[in-house]
Amino acid sequence: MTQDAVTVRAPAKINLHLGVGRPRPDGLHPLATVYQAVGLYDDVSVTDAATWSVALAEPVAGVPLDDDNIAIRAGRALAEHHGIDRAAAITIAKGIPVMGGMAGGSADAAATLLALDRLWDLQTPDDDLLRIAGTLGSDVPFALVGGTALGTGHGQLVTPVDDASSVWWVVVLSDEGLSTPAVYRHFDELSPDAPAEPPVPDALIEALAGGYADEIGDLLANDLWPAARDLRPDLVDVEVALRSLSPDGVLLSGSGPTLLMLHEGVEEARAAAADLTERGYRCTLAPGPVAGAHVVTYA
Ligand SMILES: C[C@@](CO)(OP(=O)(O)O)[C@H](O)COP(=O)(O)OP(=O)(O)OC[C@H]1O[C@@H](n2ccc(N)nc2=O)[C@H](O)[C@@H]1O
Ligand SMILES: Nc1ncnc2c1ncn2[C@@H]1O[C@H](COP(=O)(O)OP(=O)(O)O)[C@@H](O)[C@H]1O
Repeated sequence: MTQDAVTVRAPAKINLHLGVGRPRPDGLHPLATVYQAVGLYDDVSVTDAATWSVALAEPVAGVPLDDDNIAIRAGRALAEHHGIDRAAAITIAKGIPVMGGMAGGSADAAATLLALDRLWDLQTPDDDLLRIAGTLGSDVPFALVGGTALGTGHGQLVTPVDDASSVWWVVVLSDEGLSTPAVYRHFDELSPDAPAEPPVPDALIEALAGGYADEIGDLLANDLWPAARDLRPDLVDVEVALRSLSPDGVLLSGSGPTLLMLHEGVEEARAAAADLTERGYRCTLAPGPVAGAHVVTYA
């Protein structure tokens, strides 16, 4: 069935575990990460057009509005894969913080792939979509899959894991972003002895299968945290504030600077967010795990 417009919603991600190895010859770092999709979303709408364009539903600083936008790169990659000469007008409603370590750009790329596949009735096999996603960015395949998943390779190889937990994250936002390449570069300076292949976090994967929020909280880990802390010493105060409320379950989101705190129930998460807001921190709540990119409207 052909459509005039398709809107796809894609979630933010966090890394419950982010194990990082020493850089490979291509410069990328081998990862053993456990991704979780959480309930902050970007909505991407596409319609047919003579030329590629991208616009924001509402202005947001830091998002390129030209060919550098990863959504346009995704659209072009899909068209090229199918050998078709078509273009689209893309509109993005951003709900995911920009440069926050929550993979907002990756969510937009995944959403664009799915939206254009449906708009143009391309019926791209999932394996092909995942492969194209992996050429756009390390986190893009996970944004298609969602839920909770193990990420290996440079993060692009995604295997769903059994997750019986259902938790709420207090998400502490930062007014300034942090550059992912800069954090990886500083990680290299701090960790010359990083392993060639970081180990898979078996204990965390077991805790997820059992749905044990307390155990999951104890097992959260992020190898990029020391590098992010060095580049952004202001994050230490935020971490101290979070740990004063709950010593476990505090985590840096990806390469940062967003910080996270795990709660089993929404009421305790709300109370913690209210406390932090009173102390001047900017917070929101997000449930996890949630679904990957999915169509929300056809028109
Ligand atoms: C750190 C993580 C953790 O999930 O997420 P964010 O904090 O960015 O959301 C990811 O590894 C980021 O993935 P993503 O943002 O898709 O990165 P890419 O576009 O593939 O790469 C951007 C840059 O990050 C560095 N990079 C990325 C992935 C990787 N395994 N090793 C790297 O060294 C490289 O400098 C690369 O040029
Ligand atoms: N659609 C997009 N949304 C957000 N950022 C984008 C987009 N396209 C390209 N970018 C660029 O990607 C970089 C990373 O942004 P983002 O994905 O929000 O952060 P992170 O890598 O920390 O998760 C930024 O420098 C931004 O300018």
